[in-house]
Amino acid sequence: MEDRVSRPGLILVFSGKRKSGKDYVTDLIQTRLGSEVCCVLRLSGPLKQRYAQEHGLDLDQLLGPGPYKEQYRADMIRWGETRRNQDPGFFCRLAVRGAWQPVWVVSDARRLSDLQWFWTEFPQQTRSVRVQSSEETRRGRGWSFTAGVDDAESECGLDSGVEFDWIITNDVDALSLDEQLRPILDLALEAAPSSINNPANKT
Ligand SMILES: Nc1ncnc2c1ncn2[C@@H]1O[C@H](COP(=O)(O)OP(=O)(O)O)[C@@H](O)[C@H]1O
Ligand SMILES: C[C@@](O)(CCOP(=O)(O)OP(=O)(O)O)CC(=O)O
Repeated sequence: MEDRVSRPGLILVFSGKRKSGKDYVTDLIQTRLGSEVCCVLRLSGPLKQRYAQEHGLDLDQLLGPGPYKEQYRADMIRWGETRRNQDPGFFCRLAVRGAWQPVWVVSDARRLSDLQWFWTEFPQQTRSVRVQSSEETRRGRGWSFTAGVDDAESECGLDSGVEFDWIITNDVDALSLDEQLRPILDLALEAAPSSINNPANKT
């Protein structure tokens, strides 16, 4: 991936608890917009890459949804926090490196410092989105409360103090995701140059 950082037209910074559906919702946005218009950036990507390198771990498994990453989650959180305390933008800068699409979707902001980095670097373009699901729904997706993880800043850092631009409710009985995402998708299409946001150009 090249190092060039382009200026996107819109950055959607997502946050939400474990198993609220951040990956599901952000993948859906990318499917709707197409990969020419939209990329999904994960702050945890470069974090896991560095952590795996330093600890001799299997990166693919750390990136996957299985139990492997859960074994290391609490230690990765502590390790990442040390890095962020030295340099709050460390993982944000790495995550956006090489992104060239007009719409960036950041799937996993966890702390105010993550959001603040985007607000400072891209004040015009940044919007915040919260994905929320009930504990019952999250349990159905495999979540169970883990001390040291679910009560740490990694999960709770954005629970209060932020007025999100949008809140998406991702429960079975909620309004359909497509309906909830409509204003976000409309804004994203406005931010993309018309040559690539014409649905006729998409396969
Ligand atoms: N609206 C939905 N419909 C069906 N499955 C969903 C929905 N939202 C999330 N899931 C599933 O729940 C699990 C957890 O979602 P995920 O997006 O990985 O959560 P997070 O990234 O917030 O931890 C995944 O298996 C995902 O496919
Ligand atoms: C150390 C972490 O980056 C691990 C994040 O891993 P994922 O982003 O895979 O987590 P979920 O989608 O919530 O299951 C958390 C952090 O504090 O940065």
